[in-house]
Amino acid sequence: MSNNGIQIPRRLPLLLTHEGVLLPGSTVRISVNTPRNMQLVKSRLLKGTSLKSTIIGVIPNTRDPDHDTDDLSPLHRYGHPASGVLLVLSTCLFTVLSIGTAGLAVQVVGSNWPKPHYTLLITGLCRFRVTALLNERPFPLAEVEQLDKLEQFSPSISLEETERDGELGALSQAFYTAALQLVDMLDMSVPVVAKLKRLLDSLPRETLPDVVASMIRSSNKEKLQVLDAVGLEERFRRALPLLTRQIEGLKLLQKSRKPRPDDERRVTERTRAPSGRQFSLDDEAGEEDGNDFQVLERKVHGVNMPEASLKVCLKELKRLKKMPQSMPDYSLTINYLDLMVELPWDRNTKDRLDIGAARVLLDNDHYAMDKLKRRVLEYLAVRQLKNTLKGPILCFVGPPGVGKTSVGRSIARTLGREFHRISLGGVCDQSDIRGHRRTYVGSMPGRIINGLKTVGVNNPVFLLDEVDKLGKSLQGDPAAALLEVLDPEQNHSFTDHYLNVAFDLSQVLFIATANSMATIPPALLDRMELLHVSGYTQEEKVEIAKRHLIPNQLEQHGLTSEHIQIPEDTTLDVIRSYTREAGVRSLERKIGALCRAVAVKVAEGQKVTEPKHESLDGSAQEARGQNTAAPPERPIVIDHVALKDILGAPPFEMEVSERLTLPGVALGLAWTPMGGEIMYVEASRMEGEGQLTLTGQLGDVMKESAHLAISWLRANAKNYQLTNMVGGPDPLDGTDIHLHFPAGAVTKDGPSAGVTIVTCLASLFSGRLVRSDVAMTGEITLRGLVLPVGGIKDKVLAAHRAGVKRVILPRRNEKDLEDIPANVRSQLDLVTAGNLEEVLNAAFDGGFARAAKAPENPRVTSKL
Ligand SMILES: Nc1ncnc2c1ncn2[C@@H]1O[C@H](COP(=O)(O)OP(=O)(O)OP(=O)(O)O)[C@@H](O)[C@H]1O
Repeated sequence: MSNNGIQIPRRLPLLLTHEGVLLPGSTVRISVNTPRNMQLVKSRLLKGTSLKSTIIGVIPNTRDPDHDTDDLSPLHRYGHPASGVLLVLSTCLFTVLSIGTAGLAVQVVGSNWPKPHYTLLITGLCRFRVTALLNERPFPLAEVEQLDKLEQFSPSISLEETERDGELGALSQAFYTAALQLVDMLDMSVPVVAKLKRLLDSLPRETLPDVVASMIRSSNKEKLQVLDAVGLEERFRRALPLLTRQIEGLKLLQKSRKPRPDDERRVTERTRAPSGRQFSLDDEAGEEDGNDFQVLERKVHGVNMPEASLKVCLKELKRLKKMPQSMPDYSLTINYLDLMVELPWDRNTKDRLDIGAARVLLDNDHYAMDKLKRRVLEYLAVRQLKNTLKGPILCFVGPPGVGKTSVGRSIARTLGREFHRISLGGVCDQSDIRGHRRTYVGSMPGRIINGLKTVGVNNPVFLLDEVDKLGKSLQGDPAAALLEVLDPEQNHSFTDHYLNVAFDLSQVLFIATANSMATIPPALLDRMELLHVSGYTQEEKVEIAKRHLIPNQLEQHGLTSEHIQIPEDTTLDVIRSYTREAGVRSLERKIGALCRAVAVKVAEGQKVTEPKHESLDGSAQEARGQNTAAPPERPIVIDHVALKDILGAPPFEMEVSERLTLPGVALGLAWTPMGGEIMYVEASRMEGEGQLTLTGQLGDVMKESAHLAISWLRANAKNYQLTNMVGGPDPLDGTDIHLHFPAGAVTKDGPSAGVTIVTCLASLFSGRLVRSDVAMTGEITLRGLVLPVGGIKDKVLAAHRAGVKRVILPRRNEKDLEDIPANVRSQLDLVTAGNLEEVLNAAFDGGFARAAKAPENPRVTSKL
């Protein structure tokens, strides 16, 4: 490379860098982050348009005085003239002549994240000496003298000079020969080596010391010595030993290693790095990050990953080797490789497949849930017989707090596998599942890969919690990403965007949970086997509390049964009056509240009795004085009074019958993702023009049910002797009707309130009271038929919880009654109805319709 024709400006802005030494003829990447250097880049390189404005002076190994409070670097102590610049800048006196390299900024790359930062690519042109410092701020500006004279670089002159000066000629010849020898030892197929060989042939010999010293392994101090050598002879003298040492080192390396085909290439590739990091030809000890590389490299080779992944890792390792540390990509690549070596490509746990033990474990962990446990055992049994079972993915659907998540955990324990829960509620970005591409800032792998990294084995149990609450957004549909994860035919080559190589998920056991299947995307639903878990009966809840919740809570609060006792009827009281839920979560919380209250008492008692080491006897009480609390008698039994003291007044005491004291009120049953619920329907009428007003946040289907109900009643008004307010035959004549569904803030929809609306309106128009202990559900048709509805078990359990005695259900739902626990069935009068007449007969005391005149058994079916 010749700078023939380029005369550097007399005034040069100075870039002070400690990132390496720029020698004429070499190219270095320098990161810019000190204030002075930033200023220089902004006002000279980014604004200037002429070629001259891109020439700057690079003074090596000098730190920004603003930030430099350390001792001078060793180089300064060795007395390198560059120290003069430091002195100059801090004292504003210019006394020392410093040598630097004038360089051409060929590229400026900037980023603002995480903080403003530039990287310069600078090609060294020639040496200069600072003759006067003109400015210190905003960046140093100096008057300079060009040292490498232009004519010195002309090949013809250099030839003459070589001939003239025998010693210089000999030196340059020796240097040239050594450089050739070095190139011969390297792999010519590597582009940088080929380029070096070309340069050796084409460059004037005078430039060789600089060019070669910048490419071979040499410390900054050695490079500075070459830079300081203004005289050509001196420069050859200083550079030659470096070159010889390099050759010797390479020889030694080749001898000491088993010859491997990629050896030379690997070694050589480091020479390619034209950056501030100055990689060397010798890759043995001594380099700052050498160890990191080697550790990472060893790890990559040590992990038994598929060939494709290994290839990617090796490629990334290569990239890393030639990357300057200051590049943002550097740490990203390190993170990526770290993840790759940490992933459990071949680590797994051995399955414990013992159905007997599994049954015991599942029974011990969970009370009831027989259907679910049976299916899980079947699943495990098949797995025992055929280890490579593909699918199905089990999905537990049911109200909150019924133990779906904890069954998942039990399955993992039964199998002896690791357990990992991935909560999908509210996830609306598909990169949450699949990760971000590495090109994005802040990219990371998705939850599946992260989960695998966390558990450290490739066959864990993954619980995909709340699949029904997946969202959708502009960032894509996470459900679509899950399709691939859950499909046994595809998931052996699941590709996370961040990883960008396939990972085999076929050994992972996926279990999903959901509160409602209505909102699970259909394609996802298709891949899963649904197992419904409905709410518990009161008796089951009492058992669960006794066997699991109370012991768990006692343990969590540091109590034992010596401290507290919660009798069964108290538990029942809590269930009836303090909770209204399908699951047992708030029951667990209430028991927790009881435990906390007792813990306070126990702790108080302990504190007082501690000094005397006596607990409950009378003498201790005397010794405590008057202000201290009396120690609790143990165990503290939580009776009804204590319960009220601790939990306050029961929130659910209102009896159903209290609400049904006026005509025009009926009790319906609704299904929500939280389980079954009772639902009141209220109606009133007033003078008007036959308008129907509906309130209570109703959906379209429910509004239509209301219209159906009114039409049917109007059509049958004569049969049932329904009248308007003044006794006319059309109930709507001169009358406005208002139907309201309390809990007005909750949106309601669905056809199953049809029968309830009819009953409520029949009560309003007839002026008769609906039985106070009856609840109902069923869809209606215009002709008065009652159609089946869903969620029967949950609805019946809700009615039972609310103290209802009779439940009216569609006849075609009879088959669902089998699911209802026997004790609930025996306590309820379950009436099935095929048409509305049967419903009304069952809902009113003494029957409805013509039966008002001649009372019949309400359950006798109509002849209609
Ligand atoms: N049959 C049961 N036997 C013993 N404990 C139970 C049973 N059912 C629920 N539990 C307990 O109830 C608590 C709540 O259960 P869990 O968190 O598994 O509910 P969930 O159905 O997953 O709810 P969500 O849908 O809100 O996630 C847990 O502490 C669990 O141990």
